[in-house]
Parts: sequence; C-alpha cells; structure tokens
Amino acid sequence: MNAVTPSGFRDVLAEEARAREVITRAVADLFAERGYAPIETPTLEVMDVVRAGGRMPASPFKFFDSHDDLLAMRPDVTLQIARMCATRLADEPGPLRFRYTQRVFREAEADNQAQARELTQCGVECIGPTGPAADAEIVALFVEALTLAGAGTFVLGLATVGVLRALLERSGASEPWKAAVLDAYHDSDFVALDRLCAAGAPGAVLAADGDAAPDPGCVAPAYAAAIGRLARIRGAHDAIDEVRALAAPLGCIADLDDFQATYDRLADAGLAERILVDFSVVSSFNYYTGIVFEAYAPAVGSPLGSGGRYDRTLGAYGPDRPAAGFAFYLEQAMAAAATAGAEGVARPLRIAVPKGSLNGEAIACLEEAGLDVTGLASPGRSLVISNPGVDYIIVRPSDAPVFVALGAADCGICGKDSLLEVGADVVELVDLRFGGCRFVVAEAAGTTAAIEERYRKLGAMRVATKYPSITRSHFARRGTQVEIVYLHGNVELAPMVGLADRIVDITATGTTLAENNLEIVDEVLASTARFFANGCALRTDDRIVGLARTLAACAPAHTYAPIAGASNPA
Ligand SMILES: Nc1ncnc2c1ncn2[C@@H]1O[C@H](COP(=O)(O)OP(=O)(O)OP(=O)(O)O)[C@@H](O)[C@H]1O
Ligand SMILES: O=P(O)(O)OC[C@H]1O[C@H](OP(=O)(O)OP(=O)(O)O)[C@H](O)[C@@H]1O
Repeated sequence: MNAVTPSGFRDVLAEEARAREVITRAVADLFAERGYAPIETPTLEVMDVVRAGGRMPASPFKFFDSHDDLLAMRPDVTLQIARMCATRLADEPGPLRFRYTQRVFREAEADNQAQARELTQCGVECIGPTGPAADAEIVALFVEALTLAGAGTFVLGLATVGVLRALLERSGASEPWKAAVLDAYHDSDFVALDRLCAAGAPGAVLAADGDAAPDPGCVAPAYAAAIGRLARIRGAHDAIDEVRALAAPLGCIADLDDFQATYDRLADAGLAERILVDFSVVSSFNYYTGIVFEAYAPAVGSPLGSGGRYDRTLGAYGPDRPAAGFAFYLEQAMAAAATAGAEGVARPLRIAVPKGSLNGEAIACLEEAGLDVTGLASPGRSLVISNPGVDYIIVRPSDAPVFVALGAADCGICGKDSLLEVGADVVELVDLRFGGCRFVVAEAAGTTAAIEERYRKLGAMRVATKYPSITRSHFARRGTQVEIVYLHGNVELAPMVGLADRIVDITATGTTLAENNLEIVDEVLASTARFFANGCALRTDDRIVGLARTLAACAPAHTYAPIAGASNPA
C-alpha cells in the first residue's frame, strides 16, 4: 500500500494548523463583533440544488448515494446559505447575518495544474439589507478580515454588473452575440471582446477563435463600442466618472449612482488606496446582480477571495430576498501573508517568452515595446535572462499559459492555440498578429467514403493530434463522436500508416500536407500569437497594462495577413 493523500488534498501539520487557528479565531471574532452568527452547512448537497443557484464554482466532486440521488461535495458555501435562508429561515424577518469557516471541494482544478482540491473559505452572508450602506459594510468587512489575516497590501478590484447588463439589454444585439460577449468577459478574453465589439463598426469583419462568430443582429455601434471599452476602464474615482461619461449618453447608468455612493463611503473609511475600480472584474454574471469585488496580492497567482451582491439567488429556492457576501481562502491569505513586507521592493517583471518558431518575432515585439532584450535571442542554455527591471522566462509555447496562470510569470506570449489547448485562467490582452497558422482536419487523399462508411458502422472516428482539447471541442461542436490518439509530433503519419482516420494539426504553407498526400476536409480555427497576463499580476502591477498598450499599438504593423482558407481568422 502506498499511504499517500489523494491528489490535491493534504495534511496540515501542527505548526501550520496553529497559525490557521489563530487567523480563523481572530476573523470569527471580528465577524461576531459585527453581528454575524455562526452557521454550518452540510458537506454534501443535492446536485440539482447546487445547479439551481446559477453559479457553479469549478467542478464539484459528484457521486450517487444509495437513494440514487446525485450529490455534490460543496464547492461553495454561499449557495447553501441561500438555500437555507429561502427555505427553513424564510419566515425569519431578518436581516440575517451569518459567518462561516468551512472547507470547500473542487474536482477539476487539479488537472495537471497542481491545484488544491480542498480549500478553506472564511466568509459572511448578509441577507436583507440593500443599498450603498449595505454594500459598503460587506466590502469594508472583507478588507478588514483580509488585513487581520495578514494579507498585506492587497488590491481590491471593485465593479458593478449593472452597467454592462444595461448596455447589453439596450444594444439591440442578438442573444448569441450577447452570450458571446458575456463569455469573453467571463474568460477575461479582451481580444475576443474587441472582435465582437468591432462588429458594431460599419464594415468591420467579425471573427472569433474556435466557434463561428455569432451574428451580432442589430447591435448599435455606440453600444458595441461602449461594451468593449467598459472592460478596459480602471482607476480610482476617475474610473467611475469615465464609466458615467460612456454610459450616460446611452441611457445605461443603471446602478452606477449606488456604486459611486458605495465607493465614496469606502473612500471616507480610508480604503481608497486599496481599491482599483476595474470593470473587467465582472464575473459569474448570471449570479451577481450589483457590486462585485475580488482581492489580489502582488505575489500570489490567484485571487485571495471575492464577493458581491446576489439579489436573485434566494429566489431559486423560495421567497426572494436581497443578499450580499464574500469569502476568502484561508490558504491564499496565508500565502499573501508569507510575502507581505516585500511589496515595497521593486520586482522585475517576469515575462514568459516562447522558444521555437514564435521566439524571433516575440523578441522583436518586446524590443519594439521598449524593453531591454539583450541576450534574449541567444540565451545559450540559460532559461532565465535577467535584464534591468525584467526577467525573461524561456518556455515551450504550450507551457507559457501554465507559467502565467500559476503566477510563475506575470505575463507571456504564445499562440492562441496554446491558450485554447491549456484552457488556463489568464487574461488575454493583445493579438500580436504574428505566428499565424490554421488548425485543420485532414485525411489521406481519396479516403472520405471509406472513413464515412466506417463511422456509420462503428459510430466513432479515430483522430490523431497534438492538441486533444481543441480537437475534442471541435468535434463536439460538429456532433461527431471521436476517439483521440494523442501524439507528440509528425501527426501527419497517422492516416498514412492506419493509426487514425483523420488528423487535427497545424498547417501554414501546406507543404507537409501536400508532400504526404493529405487533404484538408474541415477548418478548426485560425491562430495568431497573443500577449496575456495573470489576472492578479495585471491588477497589482501597472507595468503590464502599459506593456499591453504599447504592444497593441505596435501590433497592426506586424506581418498579419488573412490566413488562406481559414473560415474564422483569429
Ligand atoms: N507552421 C507552424 N507549425 C507549428 N506552429 C506554428 C506554425 N505557425 C505558427 N505556429 C505557432 O507556433 C506555435 C508552436 O511553435 P513551435 O513549433 O516552436 O513549438 P512546438 O515545439 O510545436 O510546441 P511545444 O513544444 O510547446 O509543443 C504554435 O502553437 C502556433 O501558435
Ligand atoms: O504547412 P506547413 O508549412 O508544412 O507546416 C505544418 C507543419 O508544421 C508543424 O510541424 P512542426 O514543424 O512544428 O513539427 P511537429 O510535427 O513535430 O509538430 C505542423 O505540425 C505541421 O506538421
């Protein structure tokens, strides 16, 4: 027997357990002092109940019990409290204020990403009160709790979902376009958002990666432009003024007055220094109804915690009541505490630079953007090149998203294909317009009829590829059942030697396909190189926004040209 803990789960030894106890006690005392009563929820929840809440944070562990009920280990506590308040406590007049310290469980996050699958959430929910005073109470308590936990000089990203919702509602856009915009906001994909919003400009070509671009319908150009612009508005009080100037002429002020009043209260409480008004923070759009916030520490790669107003969630379980709350991860707060104190020390900006075919143009872009790239083109066997103010981390392109998502690099460059394949949680900032290539489905010339007949008989097709995730999504969109054969290279061999019916691979000049007598039967996507960043680094390090702006200004001059044959050029 190998006496190990399951992947993503761990023991907490005494020294750390004591430190956790000190923090959780102090935080619980703070919450209690503010009138929040303790509450505990079950470890397991009926899956339908979790789904009904409209928000599924990551993928929960699921199993059937002996009653054939599909159960989920709680991925989040808020939904459980919403269920409890809307059912068993429905007759309590309120306001109801609850606090908790509980473990949450998430299955999928561990996939090759060394992510914890069990985390400790410390949080509160406040059911009943609404308006700026209630919102400011929650946000201020979040800041106070994180400060008490020792999280140091974290940044609080603050926004409200009302303006975006109003812009979408009044835009006249088609439902698929609106859904694609929300996906782009949720995925922090500014490149996709810009593409979608360019649809509002007369004569603009709409394009997207992967999926066919949705028809925008009758979206008014001014609304499309405002929806794209909103995601890039960030700052202090001036950011609220900018949103007002953008949304007022379109009649989409929505809850901005309340948001401003909340901000002013927080500023009066001395919290302005911490707050970054940032309208790209909007997340879980179906769930949050007003203010949303998230905390970021400079040296911690993922948010410390988050919260917001969810006035329609209790209604999924019983009588509706307004509510707001937050939770922070104890483990993340402790990670931030471990690096607190070093914030004042100027850190080099860490950029993941792809080796291989994207390397030369990536270096040229960085140089064009004014960075010192000395030694980067010929690093020898060195994997990190340190120049004044910047560390270049030399990675395989397909690894770049992982380095950035896990906070080992602040930002990076790789192909859109690598971002799609890895599916990492990063903010996609700029299409650099080089490294253009197409992903296609190909087969040996003259084999279509035989492949189709085999598919009719077997009900599945064998496809070889270096890109299993892109391949799986493509065939799922087409409704074709596939068995994927994962290869590391020379994928074109597979149909030639009978290993697979078809391949999904990159083509650029078409030489490799032609020389091996393969024919293209479908387009999958078109890709170009992207500049992207870790979401926490982006909100705690202004150099990234500056670099993104310069790279975006340089990008149109690059060698980007429509990619022959691609139906959806990226
Ligand atoms: N003709 C092409 N063939 C392969 N990749 C291309 C081509 N044109 C552009 N690219 C881009 O370059 C990236 C791959 O670069 P390269 O071939 O150097 O790395 P790789 O060794 O295939 O990748 P990895 O080592 O990360 O698996 C692709 O992800 C794509 O974005
Ligand atoms: O259309 P072309 O210009 O011929 O380019 C396409 C080839 O380039 C890539 O291979 P790569 O050289 O990266 O090697 P790999 O087969 O090991 O992935 C791709 O996988 C194709 O094989």
